[in-house]
Amino acid sequence: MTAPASVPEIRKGLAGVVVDTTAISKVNPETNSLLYRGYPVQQLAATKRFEEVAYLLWHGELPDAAQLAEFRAAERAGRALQPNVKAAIDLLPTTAHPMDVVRTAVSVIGASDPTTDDASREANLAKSMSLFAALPAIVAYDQRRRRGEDLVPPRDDLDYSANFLHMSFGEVPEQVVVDAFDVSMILYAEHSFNASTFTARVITSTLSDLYSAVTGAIGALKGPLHGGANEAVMRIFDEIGEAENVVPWLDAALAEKRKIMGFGHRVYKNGDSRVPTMKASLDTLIAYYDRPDLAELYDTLSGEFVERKGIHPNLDYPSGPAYHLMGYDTETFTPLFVASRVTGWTAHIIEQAASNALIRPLSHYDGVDERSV
Ligand SMILES: CC(=O)SCCNC(=O)CCNC(=O)[C@H](O)C(C)(C)COP(=O)(O)OP(=O)(O)OC[C@H]1O[C@@H](n2cnc3c(N)ncnc32)[C@H](O)[C@@H]1OP(=O)(O)O
Ligand SMILES: O=C([O-])CC(=O)C(=O)O
Repeated sequence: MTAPASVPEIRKGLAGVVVDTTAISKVNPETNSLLYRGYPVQQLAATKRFEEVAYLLWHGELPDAAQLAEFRAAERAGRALQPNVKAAIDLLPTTAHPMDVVRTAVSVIGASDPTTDDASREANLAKSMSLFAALPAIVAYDQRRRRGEDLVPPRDDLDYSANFLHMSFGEVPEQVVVDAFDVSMILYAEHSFNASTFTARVITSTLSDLYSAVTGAIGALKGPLHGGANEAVMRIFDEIGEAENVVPWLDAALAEKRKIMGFGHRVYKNGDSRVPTMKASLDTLIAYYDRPDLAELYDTLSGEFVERKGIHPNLDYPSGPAYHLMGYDTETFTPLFVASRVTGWTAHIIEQAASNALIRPLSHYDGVDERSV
């Protein structure tokens, strides 16, 4: 008789496992802080625009005036929806989830780029810019075609967020809405080794290309335990209807052991560092659109859930209703997250490529013992 093999320590879901270093962002659950390249994200959201944050994530420093002007010009030059990408989107049924459409569009861009397999830093920065610039058109056009509306061409006189809203709705909303949108883009941009970023790093570690890594990351973000939660929050709000239904709805949901989307986090256990900033933007939108009923539903659900379970809201909880108020369809929320997070993903792809080791963990076999056929 052979002695049973000892079982090594297994960290399901890699919980608590440190797999590499990164200089891009620091998530600190003890101090409830999030730094992008050393800067607190709250300060960036209060004083910078999303283009400056994208530059910071890729280059490590904030841009000076000339660098920002050059960066903005490059972004504007890549805004138009390319005919082959539009044609590919038009082939997809409107029953497809918008995340599937965005994933396919990125894949088409990759397949059409003659430099796809050039993994130099310069080539990867150029590809990152082309995705950053193209994603607003992809996300906006897909929502419009579902509504039976035509493509809206970009406007060169507008910054990133104002142009994104213009391409989505055919008009530029009041500055208060543009600002809330820009804050959401900054807050969603980067969060260390989350599941989608780790996916991008795994794909990069095989020496695959940037577009493949981003395509895989989009697939990982789609799930409701990750980015898909902003959409799921709005579906929960629709299910509950109004604040007075929260208690019976929550009683039933908890009895059924349902996960309440928009709450909980693998790293933060005492609240997500980004929530107060996004909640402040949501509050300005609630005042602007005169929707105190939504504020009441938001506060009642979070108050009840935190009191009963001690589990706090994550960024998807305030951003879901914020995108709803801006006029986005619920299924478009996670593609908006993609348009922002592409900056963090590509920063990690470039970092991984510069200091690569194939990512290949081990597993402990617990299947049938060796036997003869
Ligand atoms: C931008 C982002 O991606 S932020 C995350 C967005 N995702 C969501 O909002 C989905 C809802 N939340 C969750 O599913 C989880 O909190 C996760 C996946 C985000 C983090 O999960 P983990 O760190 O793996 O914690 P885990 O899921 O093991 O939860 C620990 C306990 O809290 C419970 N719990 C955690 N979150 C929730 C929730 N939202 N609703 C109900 N119970 C929850 C779990 O059921 C578990 O209870 P148990 O110990 O009795 O089994
Ligand atoms: O860090 C995580 O696990 C999820 C998250 O909040 C993010 O990706 O923004």
